[in-house]
Amino acid sequence: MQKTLRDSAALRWLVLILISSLLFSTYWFYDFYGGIKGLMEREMGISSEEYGRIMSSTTFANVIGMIILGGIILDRWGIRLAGLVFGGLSFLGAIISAAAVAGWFGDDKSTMLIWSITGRVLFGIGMEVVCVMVTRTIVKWFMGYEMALAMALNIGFGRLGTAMGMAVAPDLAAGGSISPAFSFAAILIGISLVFFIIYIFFDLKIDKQRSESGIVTEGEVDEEKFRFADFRKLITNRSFIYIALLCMVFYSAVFPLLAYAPDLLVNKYGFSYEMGSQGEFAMFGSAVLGTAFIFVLLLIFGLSFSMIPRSLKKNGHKLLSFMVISVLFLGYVYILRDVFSEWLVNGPKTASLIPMGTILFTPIFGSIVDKRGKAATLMMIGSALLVFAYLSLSVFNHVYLGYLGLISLGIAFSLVPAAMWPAVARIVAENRLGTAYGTMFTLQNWGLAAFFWGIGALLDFVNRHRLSDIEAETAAYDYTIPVLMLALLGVISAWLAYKLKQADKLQGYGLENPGITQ
Ligand SMILES: N[C@@H](Cc1c[nH]cn1)C(=O)NCC(=O)O
Repeated sequence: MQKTLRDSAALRWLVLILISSLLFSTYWFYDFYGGIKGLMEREMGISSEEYGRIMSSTTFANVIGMIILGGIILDRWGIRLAGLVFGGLSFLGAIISAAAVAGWFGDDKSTMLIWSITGRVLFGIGMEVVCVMVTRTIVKWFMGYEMALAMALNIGFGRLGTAMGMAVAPDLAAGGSISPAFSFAAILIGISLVFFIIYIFFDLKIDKQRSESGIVTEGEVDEEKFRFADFRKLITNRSFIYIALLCMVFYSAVFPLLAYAPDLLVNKYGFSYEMGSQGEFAMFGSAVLGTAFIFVLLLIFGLSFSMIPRSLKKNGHKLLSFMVISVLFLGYVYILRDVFSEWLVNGPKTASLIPMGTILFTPIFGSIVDKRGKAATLMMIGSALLVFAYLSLSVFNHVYLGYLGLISLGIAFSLVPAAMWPAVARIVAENRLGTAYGTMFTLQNWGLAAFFWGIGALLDFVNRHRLSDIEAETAAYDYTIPVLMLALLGVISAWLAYKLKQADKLQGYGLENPGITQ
């Protein structure tokens, strides 16, 4: 068979970087608000409920089926046109939001609020369809190659965007205005659209090669098109119902919390929005140097280990590797203790470590699911960890329990997606995956709409007697009840994961068996 562009590994990975940049920038825009919630409230004069309304508005068009409609349009128009239109829509939404907070439409509170919401609604439609489009593009280039790894790395780009957005936004707004943080995030989407335009040339070329060699092109793959009969079949499948509900409830407990986590740390534990005296640039430099140093040490360790004769390393090598990596990690923490000590009292920077950690742990858990199975059980464990995380962050008041809660949240946020997304591929036939993901993202947006807004509204309600003191910065928000409400979502998630396990036993998809992504 004639070779095409996708047969070159270098080109495949280049394509992944080009299209994943859209995920990086859109996740950045989706989540950077969390890092400047307090600043937004002060500058725009909005309440927590109004902040929640802005965040929730990202989902407004999606709750009434925009993602499914976007998926149908993607089927009809193909990756190139749909990518440009929906990527362009997310860019337009981001520009409108940036213009709104810069006061272009007017600097009174209600004008800023209305235009911020309008921007987020448009951004939200574009972003979710872009996610479906990027997944479809990965399948096009990586099917039969490193598809699971490519998907994990792709999500990793998104999480990096979330982490950096949350961590860097307060620095961008450090001059006393939130506007630069918005403009920067919008420009990032513009840059990633340029990368997407570069990708279009590869897409045109591969389609030409495929049609010349008799392979059907994307627009001709009729079985991949959305059909209502498939949709009906999907929503009457018990295992799919449980996993889709789990997706809605689990993500409702996680994504909205990210939008409030920095503020929670600032209000509950007295963390700060500003960096300490050491200077951010110096700290960033030492973090980068320290990371490079640890990579060099790992490389030296790897090289010297490969020189040890086989017979010697046969038995003890796992233990030895574990010990060496642990020592290196502790050394890293020791070297960077100043950086950590400054970061771990800064709300946005500490909260950003949650998505940052998932970049490493999601692929690790993914490969455990591949090798050992137990996907439904791992989803139950991940959901139970959520309950622990939110109890630690609500009813207890010790900062170390708070850190432990954040770590548990990070593990849950890695464990459940790593087990959930490949499990969908087990339950649903490959050519119906687009419909399945579109349906799950729509349900997910229902939950997000309720909880992005609900946390803010509840926060204002339970703190209603001291809102003026909070505004005057003489009192702090009490987050106990809103976070406890999320712990309840963790309990429901664990129950849904258990029901999924039972349904799978009946229907025989083998979610508990290894090789789930094959
Ligand atoms: N709906 C998508 C994209 C997204 C990210 N934040 C809000 N929506 C999704 O949930 N992707 C899976 C993931 O784990 O990021």
